[in-house]
Amino acid sequence: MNQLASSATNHPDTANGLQSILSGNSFFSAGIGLMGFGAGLAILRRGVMSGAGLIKRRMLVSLEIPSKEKSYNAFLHWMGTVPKRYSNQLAVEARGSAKSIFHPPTRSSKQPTPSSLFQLVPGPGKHIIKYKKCWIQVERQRSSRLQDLTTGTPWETITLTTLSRDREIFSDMLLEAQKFMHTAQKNKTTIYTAWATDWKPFGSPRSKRLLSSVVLEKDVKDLITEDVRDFLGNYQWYADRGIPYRRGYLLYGPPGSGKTSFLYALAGELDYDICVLNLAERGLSDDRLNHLLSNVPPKSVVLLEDVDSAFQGRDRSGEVGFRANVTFSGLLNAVDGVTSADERIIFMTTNHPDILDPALIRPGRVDIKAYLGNATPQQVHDMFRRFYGKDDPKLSSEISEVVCGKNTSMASLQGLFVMNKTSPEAALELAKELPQLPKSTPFAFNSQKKPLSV
Ligand SMILES: Nc1ncnc2c1ncn2[C@@H]1O[C@H](COP(=O)(O)OP(=O)(O)OP(=O)(O)O)[C@@H](O)[C@H]1O
Repeated sequence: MNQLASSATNHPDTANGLQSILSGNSFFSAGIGLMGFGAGLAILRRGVMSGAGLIKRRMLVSLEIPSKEKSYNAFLHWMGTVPKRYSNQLAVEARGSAKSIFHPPTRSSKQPTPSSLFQLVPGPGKHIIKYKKCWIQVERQRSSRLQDLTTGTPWETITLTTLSRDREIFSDMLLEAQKFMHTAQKNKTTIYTAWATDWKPFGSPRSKRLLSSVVLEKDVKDLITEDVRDFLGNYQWYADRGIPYRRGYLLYGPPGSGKTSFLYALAGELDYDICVLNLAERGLSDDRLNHLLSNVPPKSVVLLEDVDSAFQGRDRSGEVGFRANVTFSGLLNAVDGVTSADERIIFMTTNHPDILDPALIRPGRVDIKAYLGNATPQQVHDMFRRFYGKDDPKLSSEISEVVCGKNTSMASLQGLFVMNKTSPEAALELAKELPQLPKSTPFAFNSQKKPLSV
């Protein structure tokens, strides 16, 4: 460039000629003008952008809710109910999804209506809602790269943006979304299952089961229910005495005696949820087990189903029956060790109390052992009344004589009545065809072999 410039000045005629060409060239001067204009616009745009950014930072406030947050679903569905909402991206949630807790299908509808099968929630994109006189931009973003490895769904984030002066509105919204969720789950029991080291709802929350629908020997049901209530009402008593705030129960007995149903109904009665853990689950390790039992969702009881399936005595069962990497000492520590969390209720169930290691069911790990056996005459009468809505001492005694004589399970008795909904007489005839089962009795946890032992 310098070379070019110097050669021109050495020859004055050339310089003048270049100038006259350029100044007389309208295209060139227009080009220069446009360049200047463009530069000016660019500077102006940069100025506006940085000014807007400054205003945005000073005047607006944002709140991010990642989908891994427990409140994410609640907020998303609550937002779907905000009347003043302006969305043009909606998403459909099938009713069966974990998220459809907020609008359960209406049981009364014979033919499911579209709204009872699906619901519309704000889809990915920007939405504007007006809440308590404040305008809020809600942006739902779905990650295109990262996904939740346990469910395969992409991670999402909801970003709320409003004026700085209205920042308090966020806590009001979250509180209302929380209340909305609790109302939606009011008569529901959420079943959690373990996903990696976290508990996630399995399907949508289920209707509670009435405690009265599980027909047990009266003392068993009442004692356990009252014991759990007493435990839940005495946190301070435990704290004052430095006793770990934990309670363990073992429900044992033959298959189909109501162990799982009773716990499910009891959880509903107490307005608690259930965390189900299968100790024989593939890939379960001591660390995962310890983490899971130390991080139980609030107001939940832990159910270790078929606790005998993972161990037979201290040794692991055969390769076929045992795939987890949980060691026996890992289980003992997780249930009662120094790292295990306070404020926890564990129910264990088994059909084989005889093979359980005494260390696992000693007091402090299992405080009450309850036997739920096959049908007794009292249970047959109670179940008869529940199913047929009447008392018929003669007929229910005849059924009881057959059923109890065959050591029939309560599950089979239920099946008998379900198959003969309108005719107990037919149920009696069918009962005579039931197989003869071996007699089942309470395990000798205590010398008197009582159904309940501590
Ligand atoms: N005592 C009972 N009262 C009412 N229904 C019962 C009772 N016992 C069993 N049932 C019915 O039988 C079915 C199986 O019950 P449940 O799963 O609770 O038995 P379980 O003892 O947990 O069986 P398993 O030991 O095989 O797991 C359920 O449909 C339940 O409604």
